[in-house]
Amino acid sequence: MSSEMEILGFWPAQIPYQQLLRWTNVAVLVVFYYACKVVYRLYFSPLSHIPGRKLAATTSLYACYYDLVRGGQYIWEIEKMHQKYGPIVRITPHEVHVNDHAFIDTIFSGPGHQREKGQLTLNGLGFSPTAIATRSHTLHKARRAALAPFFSTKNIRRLEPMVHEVLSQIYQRLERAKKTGEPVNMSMLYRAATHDLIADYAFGQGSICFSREDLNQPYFQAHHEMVLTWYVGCYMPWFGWVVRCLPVGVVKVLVPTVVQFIDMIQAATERINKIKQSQRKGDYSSGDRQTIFHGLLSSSLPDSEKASARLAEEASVLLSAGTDSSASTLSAITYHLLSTPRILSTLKSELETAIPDKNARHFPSFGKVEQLPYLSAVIQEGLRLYPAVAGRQQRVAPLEDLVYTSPTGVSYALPRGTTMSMNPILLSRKADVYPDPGVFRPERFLENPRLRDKGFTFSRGSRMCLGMQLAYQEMYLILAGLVGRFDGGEGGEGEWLELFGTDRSDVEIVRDLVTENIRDGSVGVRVLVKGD
Ligand code: HEM
Repeated sequence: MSSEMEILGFWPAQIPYQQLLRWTNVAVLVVFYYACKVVYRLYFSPLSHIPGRKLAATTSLYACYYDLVRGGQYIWEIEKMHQKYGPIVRITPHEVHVNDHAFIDTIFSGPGHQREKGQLTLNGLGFSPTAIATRSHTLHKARRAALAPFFSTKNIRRLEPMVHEVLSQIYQRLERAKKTGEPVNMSMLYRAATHDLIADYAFGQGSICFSREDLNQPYFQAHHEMVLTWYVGCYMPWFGWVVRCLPVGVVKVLVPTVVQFIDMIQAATERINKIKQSQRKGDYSSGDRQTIFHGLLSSSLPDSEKASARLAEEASVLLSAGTDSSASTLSAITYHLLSTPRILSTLKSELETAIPDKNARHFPSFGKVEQLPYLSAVIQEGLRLYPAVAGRQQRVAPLEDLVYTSPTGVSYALPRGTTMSMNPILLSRKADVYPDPGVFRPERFLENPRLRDKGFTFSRGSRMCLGMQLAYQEMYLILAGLVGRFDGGEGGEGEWLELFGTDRSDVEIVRDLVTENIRDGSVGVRVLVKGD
């Protein structure tokens, strides 16, 4: 072999090839390669001037340990780094984390600035052909533009009767529970309500969860278990790719929790194919209500973007993004209302003054309740302390070199291509912006109305939450309805809700795992319905 190599001129004759291939030599080469990498990352990388822990700057395994092995704990390590090193820290060899409200709009900027998502997030989203998982700025813009009209303020306002419908379903479940004296899981009710709303809006499917006795609990359980594997996809992107390549039958056996999603994607594909068929026949009034997918199919998107498989994945994003998000913030706010009589009674008085007719308070109008200052402050405080999407949000500016200047006047260059991130939880805990940050105190938004502009819960810029208006409408109407409907109290008239087996640990964010951020083992916020 070596002589052949020599003849071919691949290898100098004086070094025996077999000797070089000895494992010790290979090991030395590997160690040398990694040593060079470490030296480069620490001293020569364009990010070497950013403060932070040396180990985090040396290897992504540091982040992986906290994220994957310790289950979404890197957020607290990042918090410690900020306490030690200041508002900008290097958290992996390629990623810089900034904890400063003043820099939000530079990283998460809008029109005129190209912004892509970071690799870790794209890995976690499994490279699906959906707007949320699109790296390219231009393709994301086209995909988002096709969805955006359905989430405009004007179109979301039209959904008010649908929100009232789910509200009446919530009342029915609560009334039934009152008769039996059983506790009600409000977190489940909120999930069912938000899921039915977005599923009906997207597909015209009516009530999926409320029509079932178990409120579709197995689907939510499967969703919960899927989200728990988020960091597996982030740090081992090949895993998702392998799963995608396997036949559906095999996946169902290997990963049983995925069955619910495969079935959901298949049902969505069938539904989209049906809409396509009726549109091909020129039947635009087949009795079906016009839904998001009717609109997408008759939009100006190219045909490749209208493939049923792609649209079915877009549907699954809408269903996931539109369900656990608003539902978890609603649960947390419900806990604080029921555990803090002062806040609940202030809200009740505000509602009674604004809507004197008791029956009208059961199904309030959005136009009326969105104007209420105290209700708005309660919702803002809920969004601040319990940002439903708790993951650190990453952006890359592919064409712009940015500069971050700290409050003490030190400037840090962030060359194009750097992954930059911020986390809504860490921003919302900054005591200089929100004194006593851990306390649920809606009044802070009344004392300082400009505080609302600091919010980062829905992200910002060209990739911010598309469903924000829908989320607000759900939260305003459901909270106002419940407080208006269950307005009684001990020693008085009417009915009221009382916490059952629930404490703050059932709403507290203890990890950064996208939407699954509450302690393991919590079943959510439960209540008893009391009164005459
Ligand atoms: C309290 C409720 C909600 C919160 C806190 C929230 C938060 C967020 C955040 C932070 C993002 C950006 C993610 C990123 O940059 O990686 C996002 C994106 C998104 N959200 Fe929401 N969301 C909420 C409710 C909803 C609802 C009700 C919908 C309705 C379907 C929705 C649909 C979406 C979509 C489609 C995107 C992707 C936008 C894009 O990539 O252009 N969200 N959301």
